[in-house]
Amino acid sequence: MEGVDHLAHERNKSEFDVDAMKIVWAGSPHAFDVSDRISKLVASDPGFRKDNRSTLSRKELFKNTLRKAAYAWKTIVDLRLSEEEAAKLRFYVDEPAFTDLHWGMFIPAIKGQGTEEQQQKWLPLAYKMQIIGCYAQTELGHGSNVQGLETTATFDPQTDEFIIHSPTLTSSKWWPGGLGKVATHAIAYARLIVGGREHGVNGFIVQLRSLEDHSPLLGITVGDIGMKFGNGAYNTMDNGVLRFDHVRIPRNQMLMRVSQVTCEGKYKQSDVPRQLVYGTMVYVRQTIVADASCALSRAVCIATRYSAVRRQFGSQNGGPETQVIDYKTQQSRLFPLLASAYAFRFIGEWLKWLYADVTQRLQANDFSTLPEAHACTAGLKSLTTTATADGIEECRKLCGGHGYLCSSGLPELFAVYVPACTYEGDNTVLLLQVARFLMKTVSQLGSSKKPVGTIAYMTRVEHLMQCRCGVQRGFAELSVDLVEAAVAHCQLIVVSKFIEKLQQEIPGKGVKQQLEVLCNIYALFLLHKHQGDFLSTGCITPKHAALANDELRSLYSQVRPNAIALVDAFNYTDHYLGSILGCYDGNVYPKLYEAAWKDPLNESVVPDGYHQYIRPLLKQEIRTARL
Ligand SMILES: CCCCCCC/C=C/C(=O)SCCNC(=O)CCNC(=O)[C@H](O)C(C)(C)COP(=O)(O)OP(=O)(O)OC[C@H]1O[C@@H](n2cnc3c(N)ncnc32)[C@H](O)[C@@H]1OP(=O)(O)O
Ligand SMILES: Cc1cc2nc3c(=O)[nH]c(=O)nc-3n(C[C@H](O)[C@H](O)[C@H](O)COP(=O)(O)OP(=O)(O)OC[C@H]3O[C@@H](n4cnc5c(N)ncnc54)[C@H](O)[C@@H]3O)c2cc1C
Repeated sequence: MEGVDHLAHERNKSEFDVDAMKIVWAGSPHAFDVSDRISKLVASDPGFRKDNRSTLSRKELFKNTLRKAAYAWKTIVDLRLSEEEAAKLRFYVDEPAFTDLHWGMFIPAIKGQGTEEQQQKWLPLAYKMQIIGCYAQTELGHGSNVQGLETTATFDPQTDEFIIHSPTLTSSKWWPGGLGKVATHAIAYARLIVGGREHGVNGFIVQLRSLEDHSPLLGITVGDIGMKFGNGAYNTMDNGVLRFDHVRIPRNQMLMRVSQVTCEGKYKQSDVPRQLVYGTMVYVRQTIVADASCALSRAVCIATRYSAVRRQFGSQNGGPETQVIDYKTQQSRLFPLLASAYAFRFIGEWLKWLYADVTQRLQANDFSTLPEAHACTAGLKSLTTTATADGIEECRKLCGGHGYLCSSGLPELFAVYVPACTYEGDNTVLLLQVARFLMKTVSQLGSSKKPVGTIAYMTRVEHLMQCRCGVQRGFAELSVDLVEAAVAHCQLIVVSKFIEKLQQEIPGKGVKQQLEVLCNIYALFLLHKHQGDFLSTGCITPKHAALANDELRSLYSQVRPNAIALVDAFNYTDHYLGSILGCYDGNVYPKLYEAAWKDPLNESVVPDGYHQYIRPLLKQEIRTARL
């Protein structure tokens, strides 16, 4: 029945203060207030409905996304929302759109790689959305290998301009979000050529479309690259293709914080590492880690609530069947994901601090922590997105057949999320960067340069490396093992930061205790998953492994009565979850049944096509081949 909380009995089992946990999850009382207020604002506004997406064609879907993005912007302006509130509103609208790249990459690129003068010129236009930007780096022929990009930017001293050109088919820009149909400007990455000499890849602000009638400017060929994985999903986004035919831009539209070209045609490299040109990617990678905790927690919330609602087998004397959440197999698949959601939340908080710290140091030309920041953002982006994509799929399976319905919210969540393992850096390529960083650290062991920060533990491997440092096979030859070492390094960081979080003051009855249980589940689940490595290296004995398994089972029993409260602490509205299986009141079956009849296929009792195709079959009007 509507209005009845079918999960009340579960909520009454909670052993901790859920409202206090909501603050921990949000990050602060202020953050919780903003999140709670904006999520309810979006959920209550019919202009942001999203339950019809799976029935729209690509063009209808895209136009609906434009409508929502414009409506969101109007809401932000009318309500005079702050930047923080506006970002939260775009988050809860929950629809991949050109605005993600405008706010999430185009503006950060200008802030990170533009000079003060360039920021003063372009940021006001971007903040007021008088221009709409995208981040055009990847090409048809190159994405991972940025130094392999082919687009050229040739300086013309006669006219004090750069000529942006796509010399080959493979140099076509390919994938940039928002590029296909909407962006008026791009940060285009191209090989800088001055006086016949190449100076590597730099970013350039290029106008693509007229601000009068949106038509592509002279020399610009631009369009959408076509349908992507899944039906609705990322097809709300216009990932585009772009070719330049000798497009001229003023010299002051090269982003010049890292490198400069003077009007005399002199190239100057600031005394900053050239990799700062990659700074936007580092920034986005750290935001993707926080996004992972959101996506995983959403899937876990759905699967946990449904696992408490679903009953299957185990009826005693005609009594109710067993809740599937009480099966140890269900718990062993679900609770490590619940623990991971919390673990990724806290590592995301720490990574945000690390990024802010390295940014502040850069302003003082202190580049000492840049390598660690690159390794951490790359490695943790890889680790958390892989685990989250796999976790969303596992949550779908945890919901049985109904998990495969669009109305469960899980297929769409999976389809929208999985490209995170690829964009902003293919996950394997990024782990190889971490491996390179680790090997460089090892090569410096024994020198005066002592490892600090997230690699401080490596001093303990020094004796091992000294006896084996003579055996140097090629990085490429050992890359598979090195990638595994990179994953282990990142897992150690996640566990360490979870433990550090627990050393902070955490208010609320039972809250810290619950987080300690989740931290132990996260760590012991990893130990169980990789016990082969731990045993083969002598780090643990078989007895330790057995004890870990026993402790895991005990920890699952401790989480069980708190599971629903732990996902309630995410404070997601039913609108944001977009899932009948995950609805707050647990009233699943009536909602599933009601939703089925709303499918367009049920608009007629006899389906279109019956008379043309089915009736002739049934009436044997089609000459059947000799059976
Ligand atoms: C909120 C927004 C929503 C997001 C929606 C999704 C939108 C998606 C957007 C995109 O996908 S944008 C395009 C993303 N593309 C990539 O991520 C490309 C990945 N490739 C690279 O980053 C680089 O090509 C590479 C793999 C890092 C290799 O770069 P390069 O060949 O130039 O360097 P190396 O020779 O490997 O290393 C040299 C040296 O530089 C260090 N380094 C590399 N990158 C960085 C960095 N970002 N920051 C700092 N340092 C870096 C590297 O560690 C080496 O150092 P040493 O070992 O020499 O000390
Ligand atoms: C949904 C989506 C949105 C995107 N949005 C944008 C955007 O807004 N702007 C933008 O510029 N780009 C964007 N991209 C492009 C994205 O950044 C690239 O696809 C990504 O960086 C991966 O590069 P790639 O496609 O060249 O993969 P590849 O590098 O071709 O990967 C193919 C395989 O090769 C392997 N591989 C590659 N190099 C090595 C190596 N050295 N050693 C071992 N294995 C290797 C990879 O691990 C992978 O298994 C987007 C992509 C997607 C899917």
